[in-house]
Amino acid sequence: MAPSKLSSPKSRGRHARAILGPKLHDRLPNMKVLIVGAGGIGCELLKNAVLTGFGHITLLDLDTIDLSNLNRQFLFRKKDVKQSKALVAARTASAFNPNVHITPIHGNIKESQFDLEWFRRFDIVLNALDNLDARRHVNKMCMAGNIPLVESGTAGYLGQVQPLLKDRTECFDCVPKPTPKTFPVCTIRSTPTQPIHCIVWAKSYLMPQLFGIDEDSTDELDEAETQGENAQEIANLRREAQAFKSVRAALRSEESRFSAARAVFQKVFYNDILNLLSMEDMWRFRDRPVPLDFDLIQSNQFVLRRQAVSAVDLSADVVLRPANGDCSITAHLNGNAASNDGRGATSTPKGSAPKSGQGLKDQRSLSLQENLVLFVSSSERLAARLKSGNEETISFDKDDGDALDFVTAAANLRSTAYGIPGKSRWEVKGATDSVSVLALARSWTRTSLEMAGNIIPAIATTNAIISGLIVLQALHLLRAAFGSLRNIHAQFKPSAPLSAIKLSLPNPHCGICRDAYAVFHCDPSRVTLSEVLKNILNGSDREVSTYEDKRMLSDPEFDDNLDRTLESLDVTKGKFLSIADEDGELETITLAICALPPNHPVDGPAMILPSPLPNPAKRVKPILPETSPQSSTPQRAQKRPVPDGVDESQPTKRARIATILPNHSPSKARRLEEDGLVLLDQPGRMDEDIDIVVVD
Ligand SMILES: Nc1ncnc2c1ncn2[C@@H]1O[C@H](COP(=O)(O)OP(=O)(O)OP(=O)(O)O)[C@@H](O)[C@H]1O
Ligand SMILES: [Zn+2]
Repeated sequence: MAPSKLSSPKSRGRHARAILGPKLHDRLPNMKVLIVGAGGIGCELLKNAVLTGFGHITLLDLDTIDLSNLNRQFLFRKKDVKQSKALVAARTASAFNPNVHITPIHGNIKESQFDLEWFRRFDIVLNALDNLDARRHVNKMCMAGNIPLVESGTAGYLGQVQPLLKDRTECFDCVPKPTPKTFPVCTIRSTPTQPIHCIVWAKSYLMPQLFGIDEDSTDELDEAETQGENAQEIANLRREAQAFKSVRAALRSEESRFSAARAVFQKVFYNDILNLLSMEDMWRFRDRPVPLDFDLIQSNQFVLRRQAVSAVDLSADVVLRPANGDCSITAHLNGNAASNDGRGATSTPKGSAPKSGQGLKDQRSLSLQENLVLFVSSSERLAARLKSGNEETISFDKDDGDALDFVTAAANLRSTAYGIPGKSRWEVKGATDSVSVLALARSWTRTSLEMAGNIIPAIATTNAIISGLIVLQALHLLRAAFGSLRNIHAQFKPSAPLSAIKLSLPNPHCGICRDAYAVFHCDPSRVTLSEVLKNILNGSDREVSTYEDKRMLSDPEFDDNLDRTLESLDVTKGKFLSIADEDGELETITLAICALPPNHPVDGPAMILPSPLPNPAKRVKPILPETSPQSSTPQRAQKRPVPDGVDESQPTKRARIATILPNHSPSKARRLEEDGLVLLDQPGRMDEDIDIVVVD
């Protein structure tokens, strides 16, 4: 075909028109599509959506372009690094089709401005995200607003596309997702045994303590003291808080940042470990950690002995001081880190990465001395950024080289102290990312990822295949061809690279898509929780409990918050207020909080009730465990009409654990379950390790 014909507006859409049919094709210019995420999948997807001819595309991403994105996020060039992904992607893709209008937004989809009313402007939402939290949020918005959603994810050669539509298909939360990796707090804080424990410590504990928001715990500790909590423990916590305060201050002071880095080192790798060693009981059945000596490591003369020692004789027995410690770190800071000459301990007793000095820069394991150098230099770089005034706080971002260096070095130094193998910068980056990779993948992907224990590289071809399939499923949804909808898996199986599965019905016990949603326009600063309840329940006196996300605000025995305004309870625009039936007879009512309309009179009512009022359905009775030995087929919850394209033979399965246990009220069950706690059949002893750190 001659190029002139191709470029004419008519011929541009000719193929699409032939494939989609004139009816659907004519609707495309008016379609409003939201694409969330402009990363690996998002770039491919935007290109497809533009070429398909969706008339109005809003592209939203919170991130800026990183150098490491360029190998697959083809809408970006080197000159675009550090610029908004959404803006650059929109600019590049606009040139592909002049008939399409793209609105880029550089923001987080969870921001309050993107409330349910905002979502409702779109005919369809396409997710191209990389984390569970944002996926869940978009899913909830789409279920609340009855907006078709196509969910997607890739991990290496594996990928998945899942169309979701309220009441017709499962929602993203109908199937419980693998719980994020969690670790007992005390493992992270005091008794790590694996490299990941040290990485989590560096990323989720040390980095926020030093470079994050200064959380003043004085009031909390005062309060605990007046309530008679263990005085010794409180004194320790005060000392700990004070010690962090002074190293934070040192990092931000005019003094040499080198001495600040050294002070941090001294605190976390020496004093804190000495303190821990003084708790004899802790080490009865565990290997003791060894305090690290800055000067000896710096001069490459640190010797690590892991035999039992007491805190008192540590310096003599474990750490051998050189007679004459002539040591200068300047050379290392200039990038000339001395290679380990065999005298000093390396941080990687059995590390899987190539030995120090070998392999690609990011992939080789660092010697103990190199880790110290990296720790000092990355602390200095981060401190300099704070001091420059451009950033008030710095949180971990795997694409932030300074932060990744800091976490790598701090994790490896800690690993050394605990006799744990160290990890390369590359492995640390993968470990900090792995949870979101795991979270995006469904169970089949997850198992293989976990077994391999590897970093999964993003593969551009998988993203391209998945993005094409997203558009196909989106078109099925838009023309209401529900019978054609499929849940599609891309897999590394040359004989069957794609598998298409009919969709499942919504899980009758889903805590998200079974709720009765309504938009609730109000002024949160003028409406109290009890007023909301009275009006929404229309005077009914049924017992309810209320929540914002996982936070319980009230229940029949806890009414302290009822007279507080929604604003004071932080239930504001963009958030959801859930009203759960305490008897478990009715589904939960969930109100999407939206602002009053702009033309609402200033002295007008503080809320506009949804009309009609939300009318929650009766709850489907939970499936009780099989009792009759004769019956081998699982009991079905309830016969429901089967929409087109939905495979009823799929097991109705996955009743949420909490809801099938008889001894807990629904609110309690839901509360605990949503907190990630599984209810026990028998009251069991709560372990001291019940607190968890969630890696996100
Ligand atoms: N809450 C959110 N709001 C808006 N965009 C988000 C949100 N969470 C994640 N994203 C975006 O989703 C995109 C996911 O893309 P992708 O998985 O390719 O990640 P990436 O950071 O570009 O690449 P990689 O993680 O492989 O280095 C990212 O651009 C990320 O910024
Ligand atoms: Zn659901």
